[in-house]
Formats: sequence, structure tokens, C-alpha cells
Amino acid sequence: MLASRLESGLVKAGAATIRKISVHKASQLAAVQRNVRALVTASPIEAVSSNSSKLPADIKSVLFTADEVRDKVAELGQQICKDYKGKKLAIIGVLNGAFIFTADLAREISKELPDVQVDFLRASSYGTASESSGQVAVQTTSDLGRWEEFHILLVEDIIDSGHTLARLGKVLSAAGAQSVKVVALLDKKGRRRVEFFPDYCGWECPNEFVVGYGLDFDERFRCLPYVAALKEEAYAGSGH
Ligand SMILES: O=P(O)(O)OC[C@H]1O[C@H](OP(=O)(O)OP(=O)(O)O)[C@H](O)[C@@H]1O
Ligand code: HPA
Repeated sequence: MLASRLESGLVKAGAATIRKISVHKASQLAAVQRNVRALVTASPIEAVSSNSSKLPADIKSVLFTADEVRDKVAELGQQICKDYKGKKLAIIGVLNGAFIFTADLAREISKELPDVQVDFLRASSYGTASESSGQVAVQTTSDLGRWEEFHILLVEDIIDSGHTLARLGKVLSAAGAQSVKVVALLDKKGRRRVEFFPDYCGWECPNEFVVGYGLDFDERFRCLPYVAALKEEAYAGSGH
């Protein structure tokens, strides 16, 4: 009798424990499912940018988040589509810094203007320093004469001293395109050495050395999904 009461007590206690465990497991499972869903639906960009504790050591702060950059690129793309409707448009990205901006902008523009053509040229004046040398080395990837019937939009990540775009303007106007305009994601107006005004601009940029979304310091940080200010100590002595 005692044994059977004990047994039934244990069975009841066991059932309650199992119920408790299953409720606990179910809520744990739901939490895991929620996390997995969030990871699957969030782009890698959102996953990184929403967690500021994951900023790389040399990064001071995020100036423009991945979401803000995406919205800005969409806005610029829509404006460009309106302005170039019915025209033969070629967008030419300035390597290396504008490689991500050019790719994103091209996809945005091609929603409305599917015949937009894309090319790149390389311009470099900084080397491993953070101050422009003023000597802009330009390399084209194709014969610029092919753009004679096109309206060209140069795509830049940032305008700083203005040396790069002043030089590229001269190179491209010699190519005989229908028109040459410039879209820059960032404009550091306060640092101009040569007068230059972009036709389209994402944001005015504070006087900080910025990296991410294509922009580098000494070839680092280009693939960050946001635009961030570098800590001064990271570039101290390099001239900025
Ligand atoms: O207005 P400026 O003073 O000329 O500076 C702007 C240019 O400087 C950077 O390029 P960089 O020469 O560093 O080469 P990169 O694009 O390969 O990083 C940037 O990507 C712009 O192209
Ligand atoms: N960051 C990266 N590249 C640059 C900058 C900057 O602030 N200014 C000019 N080239």
C-alpha cells in the first residue's frame, strides 16, 4: 500500500516535472525560433550595425548607419532615374572607394532605367596616407571614346580636397560624352583645396577621417556596412 502510494506520488511528481520541462523547453524553443527568424530575415548589414558593441577597435563612432545608407542610396537612385529618363546613361564608379556605392546605386537605377551601363576607372592620390598628395593617378578600364553617345555620371564615395574629381572632370570631358555629372555619397566641404560641387550628394561629411561602405584607411575597413569615424590615434601622424 505504502509502496503503491509512493509509486503513484512519484508518477504524479514525475508528470509535473515532465510538464514543467516541456513548458520550459517549449519557451526555449520559441526563443530559439525567434532568434533564427530574426537572423534569417535581417540582412547581414542590419545584424552588424544594430550591435554597436561589435564596433572594431579603431572605430570611434558610426556616422551613418547601414539603414541610413541604404535609404540614401535609394533616394539618390530615384532622383537620378527621374533626371535621366529617356537618356542613354552610363555610370562610372571611381575605384577603389566607390565600388560598393556604385554597385548599390546601379541596382537602384536599373529598377527604372534597365539599360543603364556601368563601368569603372581607378583614381588614387592618397596611397597609404590620409592627406591627398594632389597627384591623381588615373587608369581607365576601357576606351573612353565608347561613351560618346552617353550621359556619364561619375560615382564617388567622398569628395575631400576635390583633386580627384577636378582631374577626372578633365579626363572625361576630353572623351566627348553628351554630359558629365557627379554623384558623391559624402562631401567634406570644409577640406576643399580645389573648387568642386557635386551634382548629387548624399550627406555633407564632418571633418573626420571616415571609413566603411567602400572607404578605407590603409586598405582597412572598406567592407563595413556603415560609414564610421576613425579614432584619431589610428591615423595620427598620417597627415589628416
Ligand atoms: O577629393 P580628394 O581629396 O581627391 O579625395 C577623394 C578621393 O580619395 C579617396 O580615394 P583614394 O585616393 O584614397 O583611393 P581609394 O578610392 O582607392 O581609396 C576617395 O575614394 C576619393 O576617390
Ligand atoms: N576616408 C577615406 N578616404 C578618404 C577620406 C576619408 O575621410 N577623405 C579622402 N579620402
